[in-house]
Amino acid sequence: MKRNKHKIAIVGASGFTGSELTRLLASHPEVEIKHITSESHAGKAFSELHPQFLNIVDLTLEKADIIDTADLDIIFLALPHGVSMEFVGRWKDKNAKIIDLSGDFRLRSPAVYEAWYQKKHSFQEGFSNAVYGLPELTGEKVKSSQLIANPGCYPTASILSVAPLFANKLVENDTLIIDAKSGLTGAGIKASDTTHFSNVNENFKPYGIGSHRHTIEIEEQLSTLCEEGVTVQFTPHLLPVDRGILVTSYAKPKNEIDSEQLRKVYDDFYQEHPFIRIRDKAPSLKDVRGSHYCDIYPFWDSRTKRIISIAVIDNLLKGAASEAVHNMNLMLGIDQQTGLKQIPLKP
Ligand SMILES: NC(=O)C1=CN([C@@H]2O[C@H](COP(=O)(O)OP(=O)(O)OC[C@H]3O[C@@H](n4cnc5c(N)ncnc54)[C@H](OP(=O)(O)O)[C@@H]3O)[C@@H](O)[C@H]2O)C=CC1
Ligand SMILES: CC(=O)N[C@@H](CCC(=O)OP(=O)(O)O)C(=O)O
Repeated sequence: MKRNKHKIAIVGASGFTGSELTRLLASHPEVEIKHITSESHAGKAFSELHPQFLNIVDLTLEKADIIDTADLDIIFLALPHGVSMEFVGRWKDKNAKIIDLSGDFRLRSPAVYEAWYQKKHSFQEGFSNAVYGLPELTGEKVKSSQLIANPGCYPTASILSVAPLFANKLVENDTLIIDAKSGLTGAGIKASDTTHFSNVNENFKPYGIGSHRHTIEIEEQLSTLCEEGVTVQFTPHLLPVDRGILVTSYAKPKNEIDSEQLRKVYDDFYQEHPFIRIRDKAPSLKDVRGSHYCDIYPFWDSRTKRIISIAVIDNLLKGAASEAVHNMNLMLGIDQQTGLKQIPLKP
């Protein structure tokens, strides 16, 4: 007997993560895309806006507030922070589960959100049932959740790079430094001075020094893991590439460790997690580009007595769209790898 597919909508499908979601979900065997939305391109065929989808996804883009949510199982919100919260509030009594790709429900409380995002939160009740959806750490909670706060791209790579160390309470909690680099698609589809070709091409720069909102997201998740307060020095940089994030994390262990012990800590922690690959050498962006993998290389520097951990992800996939699909698979109770077996695209 033919099984009914789960019905989904992608709100914000014209943007970078929304179109990656559409690409993944169009060939996902268990779902059917019922609605895709855009405010500024409503009425156009999706394939007119993104010609790579011609004859594959020709659905018409609709305005978000007119879509019929009654028969939907899952709604993905690929919207800017500050906008997502409005839709979560509006659809709170609907049957559909929501996976929000923005930062609106990732933090512990509205007060923390307002301090770091410098923005009032208009749907504060949402915090009580939102689950931070990083499957390798919170997968069990994700399964029964109604509202997923999909992690930020930098936090995904950063947290995964050191989670085994914090979960095993191996490092001093105030010694973590994360040096992170992202490709330009992390900044969204709208052009700006920062993303202007001549400001990015053959250039490289840090930003958000000491104040980037992902700092608190990383601190909160690592604090939960080790059950103590964690502070992190987090510095993001803009790389002149389309996609990819590479983070280099440094921390001082409480007790001396050796390379073999360190490797075993990572292998054991990620043993059951097929999308984490522990590497013998430093990974590069193209080792994971176009895929849901996160590659991690842990290194013990016996001279400086520091642990260095290098992690790479595709910001639009493991850092956003494929992470959202992974969360959806867990929420639907289907094999977590469904629709996520893309092999990295290299060169
Ligand atoms: N890019 C990345 O690597 C990552 C992004 N994220 C987060 O995911 C979310 C989406 O990011 P991204 O795809 O890069 O963003 P984009 O800027 O590329 O796309 C934003 C989308 O939101 C829609 N939109 C904007 N304002 C409104 C509104 N008021 N009402 C309804 N729709 C609106 C836009 O539609 P329209 O066609 O009308 O302009 C567009 O489809 C953001 O919260 C971002 O922080 C998370 C992890 C990684
Ligand atoms: C390169 C770049 O600009 N990256 C974005 C982060 C993208 C992301 O994950 O943002 P959210 O947490 O808001 O979802 C930034 O630094 O603001």
